Amino acid sequence: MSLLTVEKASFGYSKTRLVLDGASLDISPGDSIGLVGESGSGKTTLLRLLLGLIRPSSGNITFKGAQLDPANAAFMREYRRQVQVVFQDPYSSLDPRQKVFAIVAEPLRSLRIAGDHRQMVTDALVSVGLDANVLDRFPHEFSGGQRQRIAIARAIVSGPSLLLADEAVSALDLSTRIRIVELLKSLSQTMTLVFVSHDLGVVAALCERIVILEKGRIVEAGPTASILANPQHPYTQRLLASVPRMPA
Ligand SMILES: Nc1ncnc2c1ncn2[C@@H]1O[C@H](COP(=O)(O)OP(=O)(O)OP(=O)(O)O)[C@@H](O)[C@H]1O
Repeated sequence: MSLLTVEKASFGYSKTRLVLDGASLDISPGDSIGLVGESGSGKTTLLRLLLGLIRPSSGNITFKGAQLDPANAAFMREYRRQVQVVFQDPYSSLDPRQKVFAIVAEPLRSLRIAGDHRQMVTDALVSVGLDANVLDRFPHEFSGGQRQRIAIARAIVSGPSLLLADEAVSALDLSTRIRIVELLKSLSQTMTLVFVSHDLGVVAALCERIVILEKGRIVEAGPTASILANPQHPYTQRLLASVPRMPA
């Protein structure tokens, strides 16, 4: 069964312009999907629909066969446990006044998840490559890459089945970016990943499937290898041509 299905979803911030126009997407357990498009193509808006932060003006979103219903508090609590997100900026996404333990434990508290929170937070930190002894430190004591690891630990502490990442490596320098991509790749072995990016190169390294968004429409989707080898849509061909080649 599909994990998350988007059927012909449309959305506009105003009545006169659709930002998403009939987008359909089928996410199966174990998928790693890269959602690619230029700035303004609607990637973040699609992600906000997936998070239940906005509702489609037409179309349908279902999670494990049940309709995504932001008004249903019990459904949304379980949904938030199962579907977590990592944002772009590791500097603004962590509360500077909170220590690492409080930051990473936040979903456990707000979703009222039972268990030994200290142990669960420690496990999450270790699985993103951080030492358990960072619990009592503040975000400003960490580098950008380490902060993004803390944000990823917070996203996985509730044991989600789906991890959404919105430009999660774009704000990092190149070598840190490579290490965080490697971390996300290893996490994608055990959870489903939707990775939103304008960077086709990063997506190619990380995702098995690519979905290309242009002006709110999905113009091409398929396995990464075949899209890269044989892009069908002119927009995909242009995106591919604009990926910088690594020097020999
Ligand atoms: N809150 C908002 N109110 C009005 N228009 C918005 C809002 N958020 C986004 N838009 C518009 O919707 C369109 C799609 O934006 P969106 O952020 O989804 O694109 P994106 O592909 O994620 O872009 P980027 O890569 O720059 O983040 C853009 O034209 C944007 O200006």
